[in-house]
Amino acid sequence: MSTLYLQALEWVCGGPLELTLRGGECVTLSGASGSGKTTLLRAIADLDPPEGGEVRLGDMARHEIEGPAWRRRVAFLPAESRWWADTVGAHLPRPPLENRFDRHALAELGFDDAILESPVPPLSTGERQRLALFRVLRNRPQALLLDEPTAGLDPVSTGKVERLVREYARGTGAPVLWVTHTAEQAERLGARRYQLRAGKLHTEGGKG
Ligand SMILES: Nc1ncnc2c1ncn2[C@@H]1O[C@H](COP(=O)(O)OP(=O)(O)OP(=O)(O)O)[C@@H](O)[C@H]1O
Repeated sequence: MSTLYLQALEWVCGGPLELTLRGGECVTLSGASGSGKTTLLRAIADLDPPEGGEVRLGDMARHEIEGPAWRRRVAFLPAESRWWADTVGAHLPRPPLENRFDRHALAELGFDDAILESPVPPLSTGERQRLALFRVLRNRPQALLLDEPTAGLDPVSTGKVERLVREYARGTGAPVLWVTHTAEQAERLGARRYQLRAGKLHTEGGKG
């Protein structure tokens, strides 16, 4: 169980921000297009270094370890996933599905084992999106930064993604920062809600 701390964090779109995400909790982030949600997640993941302040995971500060090692712990799922190898399975770092959670996660996301042999190009956007989440969860990150992970998914697939992420967060104690545009989704996730406006976080209704 790890707590994620944003401390006086400044990034290209604003700040300084203070936010604490407790282990296992889900916090949603909304805001107008261009308000800085993606760039904030990228700053937390150290993909674009913050302009000031600090991010900590438990007692570890972001600057204390190399970027790739930080991102194995604090995983960023972009709105558009990247695929570079021929098949789905070729993107997975260890033998596919040796682990019970992995099998469960794949099934929860609506796939069977055969998907691992599938070439990537014919996959739909929604299939790639769900498989990108599977790839991220297989690395067992200690915190999750999800950039509109259900944008464009149908309600059934959206429900599957929400259930799996909630289960992962509760099971592992990973905090989740989830960019969404819908209050209903935040409600279903039982999340604390924030809106990003003019580079600052504003509490929204619900569990605020
Ligand atoms: N490296 C950068 N340097 C300066 N400005 C940037 C950089 N990267 C993105 N921006 C700008 O920051 C603004 C916010 O971008 P960001 O992608 O974070 O918005 P967003 O809130 O995620 O929007 P959307 O909801 O449309 O995805 C945009 O105007 C973008 O052009």
